[in-house]
Amino acid sequence: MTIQWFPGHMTRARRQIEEKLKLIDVVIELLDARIPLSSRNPMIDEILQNKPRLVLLNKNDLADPEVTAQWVAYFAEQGLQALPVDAANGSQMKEIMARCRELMAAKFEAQLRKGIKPRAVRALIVGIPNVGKSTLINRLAGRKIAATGDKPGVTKAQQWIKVGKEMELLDTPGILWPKFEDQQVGMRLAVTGAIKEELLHTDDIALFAVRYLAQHYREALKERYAIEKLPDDMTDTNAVIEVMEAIGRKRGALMSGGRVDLDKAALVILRELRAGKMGRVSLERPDISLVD
Ligand SMILES: Nc1nc2c(ncn2[C@@H]2O[C@H](COP(=O)(O)OP(=O)(O)OP(=O)(O)O)[C@@H](O)[C@H]2O)c(=O)[nH]1
Repeated sequence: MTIQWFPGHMTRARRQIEEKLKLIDVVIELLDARIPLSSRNPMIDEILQNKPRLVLLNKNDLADPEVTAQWVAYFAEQGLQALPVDAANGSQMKEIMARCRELMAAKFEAQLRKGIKPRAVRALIVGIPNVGKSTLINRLAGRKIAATGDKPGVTKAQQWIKVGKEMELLDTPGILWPKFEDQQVGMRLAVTGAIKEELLHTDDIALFAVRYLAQHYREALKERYAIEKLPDDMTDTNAVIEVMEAIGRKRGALMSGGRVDLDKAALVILRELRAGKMGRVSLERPDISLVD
């Protein structure tokens, strides 16, 4: 699934999107609602220039609704409309179409005044790998167009897909690189599964996740693993490891001598978190994301 991004790839990805921008009216920027900044391309404003843009906070079914509301406000402050969606479930497709149309309303009205009948809004979806681009394209199209899952960057001739009467979508999304320049961002991307675990150590990723959960979703963590008391100070790595060991014991992640297999425990924790078993969890908050 994961593309190894090198400067050449980034330049090519950027050029491909810039070429597509010439064909379209509106960009749909797809972000992961659990980590809107970490799942964002660092050069996005520069790449998209001033194209009208709708931000979709995808996988909202897995994100904390309160935090997502804060993110919507955060983007609004920057003059961007952000809509929380669940592309896999597909219930908000009409809303997405309406928002794209709205972004073009002024232009279309001006055209109407000149007697030009507005045509369908042409849109392009962009986002980092695994954020749900293909899923969204298929949902908007109402049929299977793009291959979803672990095949990024498969190039083929692009085509317009009709989305209702008033919208057309490019069938190949723009794939952008994430922001992996700092370790916290890398960890968040790894926790959500946006980058491959092997790029970092699984136990480090789980350690990061458990520490975050203990800080922000304490009760959910205790309840999920029937932990009676969590250490107060989770900045101490040993304390986090003890919690991971307790979880490992609960889930039978043991080595032959009966000791906890931390790697296995780490995988269990990540799998359950990604599947939403810990409830709806956001791993980044607008108020603290830049310092935490
Ligand atoms: N829970 C949840 N999962 C989603 C949602 N949207 C997509 N997914 C899942 O996320 C994974 C990646 O989705 P894709 O549509 O393949 O993502 P992509 O951005 O096209 O990925 P690349 O092809 O790697 O660029 C799949 O397992 C989807 O089922 C959503 O709204 N909620």
